[in-house]
Amino acid sequence: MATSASQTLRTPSLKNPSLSLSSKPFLSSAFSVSIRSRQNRGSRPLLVVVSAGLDAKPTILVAEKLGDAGIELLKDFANVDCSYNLSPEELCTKISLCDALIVRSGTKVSREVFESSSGRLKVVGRAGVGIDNVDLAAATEHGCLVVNAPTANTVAAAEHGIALLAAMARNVAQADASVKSGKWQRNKYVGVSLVGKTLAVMGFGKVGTEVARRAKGLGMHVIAHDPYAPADRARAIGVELVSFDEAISTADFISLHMPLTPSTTKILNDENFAKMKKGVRIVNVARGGVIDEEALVKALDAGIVAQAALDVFTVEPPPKDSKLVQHERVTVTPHLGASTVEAQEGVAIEIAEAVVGALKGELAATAVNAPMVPAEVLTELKPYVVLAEKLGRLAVQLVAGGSGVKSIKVTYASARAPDDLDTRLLRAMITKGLIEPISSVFVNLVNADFTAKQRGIRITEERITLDGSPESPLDFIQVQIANVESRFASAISESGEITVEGRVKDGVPHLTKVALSFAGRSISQV
Ligand SMILES: NC(=O)c1ccc[n+]([C@@H]2O[C@H](COP(=O)([O-])OP(=O)(O)OC[C@H]3O[C@@H](n4cnc5c(N)ncnc54)[C@H](O)[C@@H]3O)[C@@H](O)[C@H]2O)c1
Ligand SMILES: O=C(O)[C@H](O)COP(=O)(O)O
Repeated sequence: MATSASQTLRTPSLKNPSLSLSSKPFLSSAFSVSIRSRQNRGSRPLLVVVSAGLDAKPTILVAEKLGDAGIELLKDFANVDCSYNLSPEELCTKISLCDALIVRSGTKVSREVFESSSGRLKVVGRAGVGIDNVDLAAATEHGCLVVNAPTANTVAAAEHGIALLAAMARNVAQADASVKSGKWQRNKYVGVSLVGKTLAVMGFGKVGTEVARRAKGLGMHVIAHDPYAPADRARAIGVELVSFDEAISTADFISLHMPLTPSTTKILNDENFAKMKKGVRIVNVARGGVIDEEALVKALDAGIVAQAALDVFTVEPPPKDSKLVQHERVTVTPHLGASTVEAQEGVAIEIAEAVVGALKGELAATAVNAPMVPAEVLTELKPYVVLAEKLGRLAVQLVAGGSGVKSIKVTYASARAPDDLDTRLLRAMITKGLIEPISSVFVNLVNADFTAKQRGIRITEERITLDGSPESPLDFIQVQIANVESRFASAISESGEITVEGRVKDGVPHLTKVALSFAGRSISQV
């Protein structure tokens, strides 16, 4: 083992970036930004910029209503076709004449859309956060960049959550319908007060934080559950981070703000409704899929849940005869969380800038995928890319709630000279593994550093240069999370360090070390 060098990751400059908008099929759905082959290594940057290659003005199809400011920005750069309410067939016909497409959540951008574009479609812009209506795998395979607008509707979603909370507590929707039908039922619609009640915010991210802040202003006692949120951010606004069970069992009101991921799907189910206080009230402006809707109907009928207010549904629009929608004690809105004039204007500008930038060949900080990695680079790095993501995922799964993940150290041991091995793809994959399981963000080579920085995660990288043959790019990769509590050290109150390490043998990634070290003592080591 020879030298060791350490450096702190800084977000790379996004000026004059080098994003290749290749129309070739992707080898990996995870990352798809072109990387120069090793022969070209000397001429940085590693990300290759190839302009969109558009000879004439590009054409952008806006398939759902977008704020005027965004349309004006688009028109400065491209021909803009605003065609709303297209049938799937009409969309497929039009798309072959378009370089970019902008949608909200109401348009399904299916595999057929990408296939029909015959390689002309280079960017899909989702004017909002969720991209569940875009077939990302198909986009990636067709070399189409997908960008979204993750921040401009945060406040709107939080305000809608608060609107539903208050409307539910005071039966506003039911009473309105009653008066309009000619009745005057003052005793029937006696509500409950918010002041002094406990609100559990489930998911303390962008929207959850804003809801908590507003609920405090209404005099509520606010607790939150988010295994990955930093405790100091919660403390700063007077919110206590608690366990899932404590949150749902002590709350008078529960407001959902976590992303829909495999681990949050139907997280409110029969088992968890049974743990709640009788008479609890639930608000959901996140995603319909986080609630088992059948279980919610049962909990409403059993009186466990007194009321629910829902903006989102597992299937949208929900069936007309949905028992949940028709339930007397349920207030519903048609996915209006982002629908304010201000948010739509902000989203329109955010998405227009991202789409125009991408068409110009600039790196998009809100990209959710990116074009292909050349075969020769990917072939060599492929098992390490898989290893890197798995190490990130494992490390974050070992973290207990409370203190949050802030400081990551990545060590690469290699016999290659530091200049001979660009670790950005690996670092991005570790970041992807760390962040994706705990958020609604899609992390890729383009946005990994940006996303880590935005979440207050500091990543330092260290290179250990080994003696020996530089044939293989790496000997091992080690990921260390400092100052965290581990799920497996519940008897220990101090925070400590979690270390995971892996190697690639015969092209297959292997986990070679898991170590938990607290207050200088090693708690467990594999
Ligand atoms: N109704 C609407 O119109 C509307 C508008 C905007 C956002 N949304 C939805 O709201 C949700 C939150 O959006 P955001 O922008 O705040 O996202 P975000 O990524 O900023 O926050 C999500 C938070 O959830 C946390 N989390 C992850 N897994 C969790 C778990 N198992 N338990 C508790 N917390 C967990 C993450 O740590 C993160 O802090 C998303 O589902 C988004 O799609 C809906
Ligand atoms: O994901 C989002 O941003 C929200 O759910 C809002 O979606 P919309 O802009 O399609 O209403």
